[in-house]
Amino acid sequence: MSESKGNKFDWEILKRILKLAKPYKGLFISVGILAVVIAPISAIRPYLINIIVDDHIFNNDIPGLIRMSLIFVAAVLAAVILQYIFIYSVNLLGQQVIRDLRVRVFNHILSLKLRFFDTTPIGTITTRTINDVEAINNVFAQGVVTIVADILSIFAVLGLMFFTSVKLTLICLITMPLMMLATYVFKEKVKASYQNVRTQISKMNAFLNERITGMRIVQIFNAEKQEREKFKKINRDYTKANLNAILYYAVFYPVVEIISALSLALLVWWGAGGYISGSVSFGALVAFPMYLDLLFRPIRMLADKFNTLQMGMVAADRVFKVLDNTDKIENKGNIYIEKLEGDIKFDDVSFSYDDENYVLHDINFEVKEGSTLAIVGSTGSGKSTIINILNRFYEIQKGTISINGTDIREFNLDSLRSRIAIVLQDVFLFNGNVYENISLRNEDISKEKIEQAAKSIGADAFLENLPDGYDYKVMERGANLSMGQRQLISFVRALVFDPDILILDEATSSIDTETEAIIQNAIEKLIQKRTSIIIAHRLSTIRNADKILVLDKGYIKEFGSHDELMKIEDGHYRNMIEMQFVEMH
Ligand SMILES: Nc1ncnc2c1ncn2[C@@H]1O[C@H](COP(=O)(O)OP(=O)(O)OP(=O)(O)O)[C@@H](O)[C@H]1O
Repeated sequence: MSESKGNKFDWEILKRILKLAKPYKGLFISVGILAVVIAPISAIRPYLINIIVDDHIFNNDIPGLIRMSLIFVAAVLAAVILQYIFIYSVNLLGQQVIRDLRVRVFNHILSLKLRFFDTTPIGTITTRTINDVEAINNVFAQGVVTIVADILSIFAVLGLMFFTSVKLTLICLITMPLMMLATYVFKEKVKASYQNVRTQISKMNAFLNERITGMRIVQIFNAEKQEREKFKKINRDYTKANLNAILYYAVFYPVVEIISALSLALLVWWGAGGYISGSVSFGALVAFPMYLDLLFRPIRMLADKFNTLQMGMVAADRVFKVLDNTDKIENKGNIYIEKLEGDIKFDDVSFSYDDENYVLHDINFEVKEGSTLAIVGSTGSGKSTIINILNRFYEIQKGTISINGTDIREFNLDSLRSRIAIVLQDVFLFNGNVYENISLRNEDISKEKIEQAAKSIGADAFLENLPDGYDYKVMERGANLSMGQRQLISFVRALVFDPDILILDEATSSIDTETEAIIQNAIEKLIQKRTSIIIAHRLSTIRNADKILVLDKGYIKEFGSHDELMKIEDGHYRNMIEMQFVEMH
């Protein structure tokens, strides 16, 4: 895709933006027609004044004066009404286009591989979907159509000026090169300073985003003072960037005033002479300052509008890059399943997150249907990675993972994922009540079903004890719930979907013994009669598992039942258990 950087005007991007308006072709054409119609209507006022003065006031023609005045009022009214319709329609067009675009971007983001999210900061993704898309609105609202409208109106005014008096028009145009030069310089300067403003805004956003998310750490380590200083500096830079941009406006507008005044002075000087010598009518002399204003105003605005257009195009370029990112998980499988039965098998599976550094090597193991596998291993050994690839969050580079003899790539992705539930250690809860957090707003899941599921794992009493029971409003990330409550909610969430395979990343954080017992009991209920894979930390969970997979640096070290593995002299598992759980023998 082409770049829209520097001063180059990128027609390809503009074409692509305009294509977004295709579903609103009718509106787009109407707006274009309006722009063409408004130009002469706005330009006609000085012309009418010219006629009123020369033909009616000078000739004492009162009926004619009234008639022309009415036409004048009608022209003003028509211009005002058409302007209103134009501004509204052009914004309606822009808003509709970006409404569709936001949905498209969000849908696209939903389908991208998790790798995209590993490598793109949250702030950037939010900016793409909200701010950048909003900037594209300006391409329509202040960009293309209004620029065309302004240019048309400049031509309409110039046409009438030449028609009225060629000499006076040429006088007015003497300052034009100066005006154009000032406008060009201003446009370039403002563009650079706005780019700087945007950079500073995104710096400030990123800083705030990170500090608010990590507020706990900031406060735990008493880092407030340093953070305050850093923020002050970022804030100072931001203010400086803004003032810099304003400075150009502060210089530009007086410069334009001077050029306009110069034009006016030339006009009066030359026009008065012309009037005395009889080559210029008095009406023209009255009308020309008005023409001058109508001519200079759009020129003055063009610089700003052109910048807005270019900024919209830069934003569009970024949004299009997200849309052009086709790094999606392939969903070519066409096996749709009601139930995922059979054994899970890993055959010579090797995997790397970045296609270079392998984090799993030649993994072979099998989980029998209905049995429980516990995965153990030191931190970074690849335990979470195994569950990430079973659900096809990431694609494996070598080997095959199969369920009941079928390669998981042959299943339809949604169908596969709907039969596997994953309960992560770090439970993510959304803003909403407990019911909504469990059903994830899936309307097929009734409140009764949720309550039943909670009961079946013994979480009901715990959840009913919340201030509003299941209607309790959970805050973002579950901030107003305890660890234990969050975990229980995530268990119920997994259970209501009645998965065939359950994957559980057992939490390591210690909770009070009473909650611990409830959770332990809930886990036992969850994995009953289900094929389960648990990244296990509790000794009881590990011992109760049918098989244990011991991982180390991405390699399988041992595989077997607790008793089998304990028999291995100086075995990896045995050492680990003896070191971690001294109390066990
Ligand atoms: N999204 C990712 N992108 C790149 N590398 C990753 C990603 N997630 C994990 N890794 C790397 O893969 C390796 C295995 O990580 P994994 O999370 O599977 O370990 P783990 O055994 O689950 O560790 P822990 O017990 O600490 O959760 C680590 O070296 C880690 O740095």
